Amino acid sequence: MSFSSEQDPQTSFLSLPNGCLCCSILEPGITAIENMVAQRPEGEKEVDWVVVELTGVADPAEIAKSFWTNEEMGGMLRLDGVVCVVDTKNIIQQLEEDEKANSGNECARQIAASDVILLNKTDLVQDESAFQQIEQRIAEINPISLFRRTHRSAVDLSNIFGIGGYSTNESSENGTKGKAHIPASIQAIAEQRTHEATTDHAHSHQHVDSSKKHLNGIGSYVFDLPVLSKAQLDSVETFLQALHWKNRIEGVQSGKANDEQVDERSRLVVLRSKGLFVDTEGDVHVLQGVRDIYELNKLDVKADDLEEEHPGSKLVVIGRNLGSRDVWLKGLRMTCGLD
Ligand SMILES: Nc1nc2c(ncn2[C@@H]2O[C@H](COP(=O)(O)OP(=O)(O)OP(=O)(O)O)[C@@H](O)[C@H]2O)c(=O)[nH]1
Repeated sequence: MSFSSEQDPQTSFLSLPNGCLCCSILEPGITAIENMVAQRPEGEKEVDWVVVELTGVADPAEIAKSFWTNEEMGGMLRLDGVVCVVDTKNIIQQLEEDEKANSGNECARQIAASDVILLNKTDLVQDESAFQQIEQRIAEINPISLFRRTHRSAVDLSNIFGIGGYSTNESSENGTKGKAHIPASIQAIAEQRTHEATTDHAHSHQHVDSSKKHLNGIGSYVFDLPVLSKAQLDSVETFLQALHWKNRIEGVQSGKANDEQVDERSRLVVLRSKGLFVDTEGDVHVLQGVRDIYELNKLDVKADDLEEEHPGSKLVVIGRNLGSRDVWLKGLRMTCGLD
């Protein structure tokens, strides 16, 4: 059944038998979406979730940022996360074509901004090794999103709702094993394997030299940091401020990222950041960042509550023109006094 909004007759709603209410809007801005919720037909129930389907060329990071900012200003909607449906069979070719065309890299940007990635059309990729190759390529762009393989996008709704992709303050909730409830998206940061450790006290890990891929395109780095003193944690915050607010790598003069002469297209851009920092008191601080905004908050849980056995600190950065990993390592070491 379809309805027109009383306030705005241009806005029409379609009520589906499964309880969903659909509405098409031209600009998926936060105000338009809040208006849409407010204008829903009389008698419609409270709204549990709003799902916004963006066009194929939209930049979800920008839109996620506007939602997140609005939430901080007391908006009525809370940003849960970004879900990306990938045509698994064609994704590698699409990424390569985008790179060759030197286009806006929409495909990579959408993967970069996602908290959950549905690898759809599994029926068209039968070979497990092909799957793994595709997953690895996607993980090079975004190592922290949760992957789900799907056929016709069928997925348990708990995998796409309540994912806490932007959560930094999940309160503890004792489960049966006495462990606190930590959203999967935060746990995923703890479980990240680095490509290379920032300290000599390293971990066994898969070494992926992705520095070449990062020179021009969109890519990511995962950094392992040790348990941090309060002073080092403050320094990490200084590093994060420079990174998000000025697109600079603190602690180093050199490197493409810090070169003011570099043209706009080649400059460092942070698309998404996540982190988990454990301090010497056993407290856990979670970082969520998108573009030029970030939030760093202490969780209500202690490091021992994380499923990972020896949780150190982790920083994950996804962006464009990240440049050399060595420059990042040097900057982090200098800023945090890790040498
Ligand atoms: N083989 C196969 N085909 C699928 C699967 N899921 C979707 N399709 C087909 O893929 C085509 C595109 O599906 P859509 O759901 O319209 O994809 P979309 O990207 O949302 O399309 P637009 O919104 O129009 O951009 C349709 O012909 C679907 O039937 C799948 O798991 N396997």
